Amino acid sequence: MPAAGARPGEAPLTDSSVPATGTADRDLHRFIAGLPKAELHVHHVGSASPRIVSELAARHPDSMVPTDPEALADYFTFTDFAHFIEVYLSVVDLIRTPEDVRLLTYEVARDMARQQVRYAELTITPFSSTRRGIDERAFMDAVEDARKAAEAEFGTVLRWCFDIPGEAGLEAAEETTRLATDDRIRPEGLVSFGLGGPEIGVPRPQFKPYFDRAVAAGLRSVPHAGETTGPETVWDALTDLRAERIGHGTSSARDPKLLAHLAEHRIPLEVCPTSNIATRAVRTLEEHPIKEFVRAGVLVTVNSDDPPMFGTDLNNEYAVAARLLDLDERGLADLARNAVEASFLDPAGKARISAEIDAYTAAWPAS
Ligand SMILES: Nc1ncnc2c1ncn2[C@@H]1O[C@H](CCC(=O)c2cccc(C(=O)O)c2)[C@@H](O)[C@H]1O
Ligand SMILES: [Zn+2]
Repeated sequence: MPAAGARPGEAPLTDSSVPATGTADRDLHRFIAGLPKAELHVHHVGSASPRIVSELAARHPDSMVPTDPEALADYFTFTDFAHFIEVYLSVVDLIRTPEDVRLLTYEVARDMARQQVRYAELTITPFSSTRRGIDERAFMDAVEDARKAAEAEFGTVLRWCFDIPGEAGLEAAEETTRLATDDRIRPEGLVSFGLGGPEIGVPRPQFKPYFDRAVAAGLRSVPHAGETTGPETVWDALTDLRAERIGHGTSSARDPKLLAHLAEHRIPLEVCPTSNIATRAVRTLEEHPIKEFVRAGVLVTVNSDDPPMFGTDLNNEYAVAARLLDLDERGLADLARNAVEASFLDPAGKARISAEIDAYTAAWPAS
């Protein structure tokens, strides 16, 4: 039976690998569901729920994406990372008009608000839309319009990370950098600059000039690194791309010097446990290195990446982290505070969400 809050065809809101039968488990899940949270690593298109995907697929019937939410579960089962990107791009192909962009963004915010996500840095790949013919100004207006509506109506504050789809090459890097740094085009909500897609065969150092320009324009650097390649990619992200946080960073666990560096310089990792299993970057949750990161003193944040594609959501990722790190309510509240600390919110915004977390935790168990 779907957990409370899940709609037909949508991912359950509980960690299906943990039998939530005991009172303690149920209480922990209830605590997570109400905990005010921030999310730092979640993709725009990758957040399209089955309901949104089927609505878009019905609008564009020539697409190969199933319209039936039930069939999507099979469609979203991946053999490896390359297969994941292939399926991801078929969903990207459904976003064809500014109205599609606005619908997606607004509905993603609604799903976040349901999980008590107060703040999210959403990774958007504008190149994918502009190269498909969506007018760049209409694209920016659509995301900004959705951002303002989401804040006013749901109370969820959204900020953007524009990422380069690495596999699409330097043309994509140039276009993404232009859109992110041109004052006449860049949207008000933009705070950071990223790099996604496959890492194998896509060396990070080639993107240095683009990250230099983005940083010079005041954007924060948050590339994916060490998701599907070794710790040397994380070092490249730190030295060449001036990374202030690392997307995934999973393979950092293989390099004790790197772990010590991340801990000493307070460079947070955006850990996405279920994603790593779904893309086969890590074999099993039990083998996930999140515990080693914490043991090494690294600032760990927990995130959902592409939640409906991976049959998860942020609440579920907190439940997974609670199991892997043996966390109680206090530990989970600390995890939520980590995300606030590692975010690019201003000090007042950080203080506001931290105070909410404190108040919620102090009042627990709610009557
Ligand atoms: N776990 C992940 N790890 C890494 N990235 C992830 C993850 N999840 C989602 N992404 C997204 O996938 C995009 C990749 C898209 C891409 O490579 C591409 C290549 C060629 C053409 C086009 C196009 O649009 O025409 C796009 C990335 O930019 C990133 O935002
Ligand atoms: Zn990602």
